[in-house]
Amino acid sequence: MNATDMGGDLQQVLITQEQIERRLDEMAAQIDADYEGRDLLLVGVLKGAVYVMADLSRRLRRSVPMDWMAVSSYGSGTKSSGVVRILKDLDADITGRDVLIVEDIIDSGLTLSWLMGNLGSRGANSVETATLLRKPEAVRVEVDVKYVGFDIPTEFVVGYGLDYAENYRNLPFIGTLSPSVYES
Ligand SMILES: O=P(O)(O)OC[C@H]1O[C@H](OP(=O)(O)OP(=O)(O)O)[C@H](O)[C@@H]1O
Ligand code: HPA
Ligand SMILES: [Mg+2]
Repeated sequence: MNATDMGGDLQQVLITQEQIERRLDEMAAQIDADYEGRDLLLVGVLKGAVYVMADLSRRLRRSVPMDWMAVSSYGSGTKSSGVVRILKDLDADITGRDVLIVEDIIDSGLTLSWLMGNLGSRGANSVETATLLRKPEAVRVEVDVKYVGFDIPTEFVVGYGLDYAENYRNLPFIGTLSPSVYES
């Protein structure tokens, strides 16, 4: 799908597919170097991180197990409720393992700070995070993000896993929506 197929829904393409792919190459190379010889487990946060997980993990030069959690704080709106609910927990025991949380976006930082606390309390050897996107608001919450693809402005974005009311996840780029989409 491209921007033209979106009719009037899309306001602007912020990050192109090519830019995303180049950045994921760099992030994967860094992760390969940092986790060499370690018991790495990738933990994807459903549903938004599906595309980042697929494209980042395939760039790693090692076989790596992955597990998934589903948490939700946004529902169908554009603001975090601040209340994080576990919808699906991990299958794996993470005791003693080096966990890398894979996220699509750190926005208010509330989801990630809750997740890092939750996974940290389960006896992992380390818990770090790789995210494709981060907004400036995230720095307000005390949370350390090791791998960041792009810092973006404070605007609601969609695509590459990110949704508005469950739509637009399958756009291969990151974009903003026309105000008319929110108003309708
Ligand atoms: O930093 P925060 O303000 O907490 O926002 C970031 C979180 O919000 C989104 O998930 P959402 O709850 O929308 O679930 P989804 O991935 O299923 O869309 C996103 O995928 C992150 O997990
Ligand atoms: O900007 C965003 N877009 C879509 N989902 C989100 N979840 C947190 N921030 C966002
Ligand atoms: Mg969402």
